[in-house]
Amino acid sequence: MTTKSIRNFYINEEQSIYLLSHHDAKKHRQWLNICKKQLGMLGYKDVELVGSGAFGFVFAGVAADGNHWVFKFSRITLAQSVRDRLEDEAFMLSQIHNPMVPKFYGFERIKKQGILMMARAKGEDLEKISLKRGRFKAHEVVALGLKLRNVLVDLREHKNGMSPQPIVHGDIKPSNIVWDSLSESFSLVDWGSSVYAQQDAYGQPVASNIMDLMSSDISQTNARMGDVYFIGDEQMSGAKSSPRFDEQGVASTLYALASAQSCRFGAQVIPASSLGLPKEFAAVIDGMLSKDKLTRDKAGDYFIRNMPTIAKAFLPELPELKRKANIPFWLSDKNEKPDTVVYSSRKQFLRRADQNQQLRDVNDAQLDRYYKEFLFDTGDTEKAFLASISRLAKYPVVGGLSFHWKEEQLFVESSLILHDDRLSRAFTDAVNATVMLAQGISQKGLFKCCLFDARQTIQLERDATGAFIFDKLPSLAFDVVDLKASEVTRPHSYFEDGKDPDEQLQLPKQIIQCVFELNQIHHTGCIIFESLENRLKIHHYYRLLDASKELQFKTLLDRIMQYAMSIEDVGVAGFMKLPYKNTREFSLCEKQKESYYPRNPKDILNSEATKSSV
Ligand SMILES: Nc1ncnc2c1ncn2[C@@H]1O[C@H](COP(=O)(O)OP(=O)(O)OP(=O)(O)O)[C@@H](O)[C@H]1O
Repeated sequence: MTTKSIRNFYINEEQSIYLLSHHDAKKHRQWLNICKKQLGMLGYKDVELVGSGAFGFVFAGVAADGNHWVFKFSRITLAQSVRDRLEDEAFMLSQIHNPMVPKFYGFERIKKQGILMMARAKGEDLEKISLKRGRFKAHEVVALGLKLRNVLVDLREHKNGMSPQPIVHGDIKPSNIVWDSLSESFSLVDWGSSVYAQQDAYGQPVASNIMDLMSSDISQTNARMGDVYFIGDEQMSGAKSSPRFDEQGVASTLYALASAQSCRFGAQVIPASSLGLPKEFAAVIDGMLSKDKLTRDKAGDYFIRNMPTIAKAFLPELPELKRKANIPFWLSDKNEKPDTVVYSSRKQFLRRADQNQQLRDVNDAQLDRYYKEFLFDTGDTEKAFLASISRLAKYPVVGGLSFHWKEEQLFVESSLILHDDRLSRAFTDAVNATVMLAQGISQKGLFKCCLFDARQTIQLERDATGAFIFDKLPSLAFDVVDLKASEVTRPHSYFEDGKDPDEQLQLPKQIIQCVFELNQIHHTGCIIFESLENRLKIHHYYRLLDASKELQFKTLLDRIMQYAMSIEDVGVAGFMKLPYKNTREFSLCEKQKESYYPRNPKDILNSEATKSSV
């Protein structure tokens, strides 16, 4: 590779591309195309973007000899010290020779841009698979448990010559495991948090040679932060690196896949013992996710020692009970899938859940910036609940949700439209996990979120005087579904919830008046005005439920757009309308009840066979 040929490999911060300004979106697309083109010019065929994470973008291509390569680029927007980690990642990857780890091919640094080259792991990562399939079945989780246990053993037994030199991956989670369903094998990718362990599993120092002991400051941790949604308490609190870190990543991964969540934090409310897993296996996972270190370590030892036996159990696939979503959702047959983004009242929610009162004196701008850090101080169940809302937004879905915790009850109002019926089962699991987690929150309060299609977001730039630039005023789109009058019950009002303290934007009075008039027409939807110094974004989705009012509805939406042109203030304001008839009531539930894989699966299979032969 020559310096010149890959000079332009610069990729900016990720968001939904549809929410970037026109200029930034264009630049982002250009960069992606340049990357693809340059890799093409270097002789790689079928170049495609295969993944992106917090630290980089990952492309794949086929070399002239037919081998599949992967190119990982660090994000240029990150601090240099963070970007330098790609070189450390390259070093660690080059040290590992294991069939379950992609082969290292090389590292290049072109100006500030590092590029790590390695073999492409076959298949798809387990987070993507989990989003498509929903809860993994008992035999799948157990089989994966054994494979991951074997990787942990390999990493612990790594040697430098004759000396033990255990390796910590440091970021084991579903999206870092690429699974090939044909060969039922996987690869562990993303070695960016990997280090040589300083301690063994029992806290004894590891020093592969005397030089290590002399050169490194052994009182300091060399550990790296992994994904805060999956790492265990020791790694989070900056303890010395140990193989225990990866035990925690494995337990979190198995738990997340079994429960259709994207983090480990739900385990108090939805324990592994409630997920239909074999009893012994569930107890090990719950033990490994315990808050008590001794219990965790004991369960970890048990996992390493007994997983080969546990995995020998006969776990045939059982006939599935038809899953029902705890809150309803509708399927849309529209071809175009939304690029879903969620907007929620999470700041206020976090403030309430802030048990240590550390957020009290923090203003909103800081809260945004340090959002991740603040999450550390929030209760586990609240974290899991927020993560489950983000998981919903990974589906092509639009709609809104409102959770209201009252004395002994949880009330959920919803309007959700899923745009891909193949994802119904998985989405049902995700929705049910969200409801169960909400049932586990005892604090009184309200949480609202809207899920909208970023593709429909209207963006208008301001000129130097602050006036909006456009040739023709864009209009707010809406769907029309005619519901029978008998199905229309008391409409939910936009204003019932009062003013949201996180929404600072003062809207022109006329907009409020239009929204008030809209409220008289039967519909669901949301509209969020996000006013920045140089542009205005209007996120929205609307579903008119009374076709006879189409003209009136459209006129009101057009008027909203006209009045929006007089917005001068900066901030966010929004309204959401949900159909009142869908309010569901749930009792609070601290911990879901036990449910295990049956001891005698054959009995169930036989009784099913008898039923079907009758
Ligand atoms: N060698 C590989 N073969 C196939 N796919 C890969 C490979 N490396 C990475 N990927 C894909 O790219 C995605 C992002 O890669 P990676 O996790 O290394 O990036 P990252 O920026 O460090 O992510 P994170 O934010 O999760 O730490 C992975 O989830 C996986 O889907």
